[in-house]
Amino acid sequence: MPPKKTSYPKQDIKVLLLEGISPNAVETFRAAGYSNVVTHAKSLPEDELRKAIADAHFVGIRSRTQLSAEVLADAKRLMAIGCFCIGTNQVDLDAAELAGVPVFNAPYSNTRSVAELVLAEAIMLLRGIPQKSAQCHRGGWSKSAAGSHEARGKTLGIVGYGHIGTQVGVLAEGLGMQVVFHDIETKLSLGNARATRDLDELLATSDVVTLHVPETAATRLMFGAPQMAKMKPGAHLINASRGTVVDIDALAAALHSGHIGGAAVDVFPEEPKGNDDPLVSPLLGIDNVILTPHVGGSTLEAQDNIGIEVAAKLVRYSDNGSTLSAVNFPEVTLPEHAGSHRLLHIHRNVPGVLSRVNEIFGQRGINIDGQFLRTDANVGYVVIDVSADDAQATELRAALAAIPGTLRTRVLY
Ligand SMILES: NC(=O)C1=CN([C@@H]2O[C@H](COP(=O)(O)OP(=O)(O)OC[C@H]3O[C@@H](n4cnc5c(N)ncnc54)[C@H](O)[C@@H]3O)[C@@H](O)[C@H]2O)C=CC1
Ligand SMILES: O=C(O)CCC(=O)C(=O)O
Repeated sequence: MPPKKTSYPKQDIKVLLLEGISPNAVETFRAAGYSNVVTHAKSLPEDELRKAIADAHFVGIRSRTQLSAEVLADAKRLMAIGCFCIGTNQVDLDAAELAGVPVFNAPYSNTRSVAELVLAEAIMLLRGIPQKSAQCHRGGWSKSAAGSHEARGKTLGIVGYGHIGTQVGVLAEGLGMQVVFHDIETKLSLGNARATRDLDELLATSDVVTLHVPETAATRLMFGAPQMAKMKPGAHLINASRGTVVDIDALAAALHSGHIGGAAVDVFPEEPKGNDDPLVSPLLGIDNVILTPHVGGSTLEAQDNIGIEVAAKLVRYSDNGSTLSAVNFPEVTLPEHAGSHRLLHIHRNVPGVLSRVNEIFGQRGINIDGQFLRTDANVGYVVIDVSADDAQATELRAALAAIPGTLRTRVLY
């Protein structure tokens, strides 16, 4: 099939992919006709990011690149953002929405990878392997069963029972662990997992506590000295969620005091920008801590799938206008359009805009073949299919762009 005609030549649409996003993403763009794909293995320092994003139509990032309102203000041509990961906290989602820019992510593709790592870490911590390994590295030998336990029969407490938390629970039950969980939402228990009355009950009963909440205002520093004090003496803590969720100084203190028996930490309040930068953390050098460089979701399987998943969402938005599964934007699922032109109009959600949109077609006697509208508190997204010729479509777009409150317009084909 010949590539679909878009209003803007596909080869001129610049796709900027940062942070070593899988080559599968590049393949997906190229297969869809988007040949202008620029890749970087790392995140860019802010000044370079601002330059690189200035003429980009699509940008793909992972967890390191901060797309703040200020950075987005420089990205005048940006049509959509792809987070090639789950977390979207690194993007100012409201600023993106008010610039008419939907943000897409990959909500599932790396969840199994995180769950497997967490289960492995729970076993390692219960056996005291991190400190035994550290001693061996120093030429020591402490062959002893003291403080070393089977996972079977122990209690795993999961805070945040979502896509990752539930999989951790299922895997842990396979090992014979008891699973309890705490979530702010009512959740269906999988297997024999049991919701605790509250976080305190989970902390008081768990041998290993693992955190799987998103970064939000409510989860920021939700795990501090008071929560650690409520954990069973010698219990272990795993954090593969976000570095801001745990008070890292309080964790270091609880490890030094011995109240927490061991920890596995994959995410940090301040993470190095790239592989050449050093990790700075109060946890460095503590033997009973497993430190990993934010690799919970970094398996080839996960990254390959994420590359395809997010690139396909960006291509679909570019080709067809669909915003299904966007995290910050009214979601519109659109049929393929066989007629002549599809016009997109993104506007502030204020009264009267839709009637102004429709007036434009009525005044010109142009029949609307199909219209799709979704709004949220900030923004309205209306897609209009019309049988018009190229000149009419160009004129219609200009008329739509002149409506007060318009954030962005496009003609697809
Ligand atoms: N280390 C890594 O490489 C990775 C880290 N992540 C992090 O893991 C997080 C969780 O991922 P998913 O399980 O896929 O997300 P999810 O959205 O499926 O689940 C999160 C759960 O946390 C619950 N929750 C939210 N606030 C809470 C609170 N204050 N107390 C208790 N529960 C709360 C939610 O109701 C939801 O059930 C992501 O947001 C991301 O930040 C995700 C993938 C890879
Ligand atoms: O792999 C990454 O870059 C980030 C993984 C992560 O934290 C996420 O998916 O939210």
